[in-house]
Amino acid sequence: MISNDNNTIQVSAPGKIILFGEHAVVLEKTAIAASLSLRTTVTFTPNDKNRLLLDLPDIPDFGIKEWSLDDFKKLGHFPTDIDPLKPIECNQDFAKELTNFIDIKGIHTFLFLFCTLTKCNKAMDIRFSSALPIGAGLGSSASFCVGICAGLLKALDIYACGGCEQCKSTSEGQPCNQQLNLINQWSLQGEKIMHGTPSGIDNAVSTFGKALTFTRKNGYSVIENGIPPLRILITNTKVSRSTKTLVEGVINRSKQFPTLIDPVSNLIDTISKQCITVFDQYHQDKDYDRLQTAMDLMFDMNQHLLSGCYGVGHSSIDTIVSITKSLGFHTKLTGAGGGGCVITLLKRDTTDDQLNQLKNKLVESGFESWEATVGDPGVLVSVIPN
Ligand SMILES: Nc1ncnc2c1ncn2[C@@H]1O[C@H](COP(=O)(O)OP(=O)(O)O)[C@@H](O)[C@H]1O
Ligand SMILES: C[C@@](O)(CCOP(=O)(O)O)CC(=O)O
Ligand SMILES: [Mg+2]
Repeated sequence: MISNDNNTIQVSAPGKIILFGEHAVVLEKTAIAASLSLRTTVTFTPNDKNRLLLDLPDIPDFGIKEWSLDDFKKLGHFPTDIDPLKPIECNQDFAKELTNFIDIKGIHTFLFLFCTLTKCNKAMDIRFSSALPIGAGLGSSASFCVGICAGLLKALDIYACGGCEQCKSTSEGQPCNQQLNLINQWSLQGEKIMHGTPSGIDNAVSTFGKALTFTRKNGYSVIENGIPPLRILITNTKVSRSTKTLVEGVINRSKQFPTLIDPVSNLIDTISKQCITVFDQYHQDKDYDRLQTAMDLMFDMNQHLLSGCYGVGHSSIDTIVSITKSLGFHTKLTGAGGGGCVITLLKRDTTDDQLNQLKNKLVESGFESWEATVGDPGVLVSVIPN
């Protein structure tokens, strides 16, 4: 089998929007997500210096850092006995050692995955570049984790399938389903360091792409006919926030007030399931007006439940909801909320002038927006000839 020992590997993984069910999905309910055309790209280039070079241009003040691989191997809880084909959570003692090593949350995630999958036996220059806004609800953390896992497994020729033609290909393409499942499960372990208690929807949609329904119990299910041709505008509030903190807040509220919050979560679950029904109806009758009416209502309902009941709204989100509503559009937050990004349902016949009027009103309030393309392929892997 051709080894990738001396090859440069390139990976790209998409971000996502959650149409319905964010946070509720952490509480075992149904959510619907779709991949975005905005992606994180990672290159893995072998070096002969026994060093790890990490280039993170999207993280302010990080730039490029280098370490000797021996620096990691001498950590007391360095993972030597983990089978890369059997994903497991980061050992808490190792996580603490990584925190002491460098106190940047995302770097712990990277170093956990790098040390666990490579055992620090492969010196590499690893460079990231993302088209996604970081920390804005579009799944940048998941695309970060999926990119790391897919690239390292390929660079080390670790294949859940044993190395099928599809996975050994050098041209850009998706790994086989067995390998995608391995990438997805390792990425979830990375997300656990990021978020604490991720549902797994973000890494699933970044791995498999397209559009999917998700529950923690049953995992993902690709929406076979895909999402109807909805037009979605993404607006970034540019308000930074912590997904981990927001997720913890909803979990604590649901534990403290179960009789109040459980019905809310059940209603969001109903909204997600009704969305699938509405999609199926559209694929049958192509009645776009009925689709639009139902989606507009569900957007409003989910937004108000997230903001008023889960407490993950923000004044900047309320401002965008109000601006878009004044022009006849419906908006909800996507991802963890508390700032970050929101999604607005355009009409099928929204003209360029109407769209520009909407965008200008948002710009006047300090927000940038762009029309999303959803349903992109999941993680893509290729070998760059040296
Ligand atoms: N391209 C990247 N380079 C470095 N770190 C990244 C990148 N993308 C995401 N991250 C990590 O993920 C964190 C954001 O994750 P999160 O709070 O879940 O927001 P999001 O909604 O974007 O997933 C960042 O603080 C950083 O640690
Ligand atoms: C809030 C949540 O449902 C989605 C988090 O999305 P993001 O990390 O803000 O892009 C958490 C989860 O499902 O893990
Ligand atoms: Mg995230």
